[in-house]
Amino acid sequence: MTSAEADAILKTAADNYTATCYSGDRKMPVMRAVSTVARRALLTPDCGCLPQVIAVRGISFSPRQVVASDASFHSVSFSETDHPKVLITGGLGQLGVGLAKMLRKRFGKNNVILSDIRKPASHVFCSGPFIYSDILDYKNLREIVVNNRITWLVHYSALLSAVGEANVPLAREVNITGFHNILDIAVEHGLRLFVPSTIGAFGATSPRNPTPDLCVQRPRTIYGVSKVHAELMGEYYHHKYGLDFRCLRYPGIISADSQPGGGTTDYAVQIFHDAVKTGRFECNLKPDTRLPMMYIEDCLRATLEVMEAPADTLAMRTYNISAMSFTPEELACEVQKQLPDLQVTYNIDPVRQAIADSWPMNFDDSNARRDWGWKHEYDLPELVQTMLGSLGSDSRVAHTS
Ligand SMILES: NC(=O)c1ccc[n+]([C@@H]2O[C@H](COP(=O)([O-])OP(=O)(O)OC[C@H]3O[C@@H](n4cnc5c(N)ncnc54)[C@H](O)[C@@H]3O)[C@@H](O)[C@H]2O)c1
Ligand SMILES: C[C@@H](O)[C@H](N)C(=O)O
Repeated sequence: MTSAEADAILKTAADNYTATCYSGDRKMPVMRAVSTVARRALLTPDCGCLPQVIAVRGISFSPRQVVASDASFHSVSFSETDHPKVLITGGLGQLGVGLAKMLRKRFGKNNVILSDIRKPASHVFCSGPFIYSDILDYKNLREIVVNNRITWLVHYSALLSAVGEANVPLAREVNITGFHNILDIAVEHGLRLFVPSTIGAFGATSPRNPTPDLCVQRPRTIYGVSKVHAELMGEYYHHKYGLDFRCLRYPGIISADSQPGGGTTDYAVQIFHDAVKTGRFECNLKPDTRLPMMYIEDCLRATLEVMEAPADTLAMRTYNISAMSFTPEELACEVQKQLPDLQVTYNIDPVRQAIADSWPMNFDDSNARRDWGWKHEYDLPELVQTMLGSLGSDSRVAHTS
């Protein structure tokens, strides 16, 4: 039997099986499809005799093989195309637009689709493909993945730490139920899945200075709990079904042209805007609260690097990444080197302060550095110079009062 004939037989069988499984609204991700074992069996005559006839439903397979064969029926495998076809969920937040810009430079404008439930600004809408996608709508997600032949999924949708505490039911829905949809879609269609985790996945009982990759994780926010859940489910699906799950624990991310979405580390972005606009900044964390932070360019580059890393270099599937660590007081001092008139006051938000007090102070990212060559480029002085440069020295006001 030729390879094409074997594929045709298996495709028909898989289509029939898929039709049965998908007759309802809900999906049965790992039940359907034909394994590569079956394909090999059709192509390889047993003891030189006729090929075995295999009843597809009766095939015994490992879900790992299901994922591989499933991918070849439903999505573009990497051998078929030069570039991945990327979908970014929650793409209109602080990080998604910057990631899309970087990935489009590398893979081509039309190979990267931004999605969100919000309305994009016109410059974002005009800069490349944008599509509405609510991660709570499984069928909509599946349609997007199938119609656009998606091969990489970057899952950015989430409610962050502070907004999550303000609306726990919604955070649970988006961060956990929504993530389950993402997981199922990724397994069904053989996608490479990137999910960011966070310093918030650790808690007060974790070692805080430094925090290694593997240690006690008992966060006390719904955000942290949902991220530990995502780390564990992604790794479990990787080991059980062969899902190509990749996860980085980001520190607090600092960016000039996108606003943070309601986290505990937001102060470190706001200080730059207020310093430039008004020369005054009121900080909602105590002056000596030390947290790991990173400039957005390092964060997005790390994301691309881990997505492109050969699978055999990834001894783990969830890595800490780190760049710098500072307190509000240290950040203010560095900004004041450029803007000496900046006035900083403190008005502590007890919710954010309690969260920050339970998070890592320094992050140990030695595994990422060893396994796939992670290296940050921005420390505190470069961060401050770059942020103030981006926000425009011309727009700085003289602050004398
Ligand atoms: N920004 C950081 O400092 C930081 C640090 C660590 C980890 N992360 C993680 O990186 C990811 C992106 O972070 P961000 O800062 O861009 O977040 P953000 O809060 O700025 O953006 C999240 C986006 O998710 C969207 N969203 C909410 N509900 C949705 C739904 N039902 N369907 C689809 N989209 C929905 C929102 O509209 C929003 O645009 C998140 O998973 C976050 O946990 C961010
Ligand atoms: C640290 C990160 O996950 C996010 N910026 C937050 O503060 O919630």
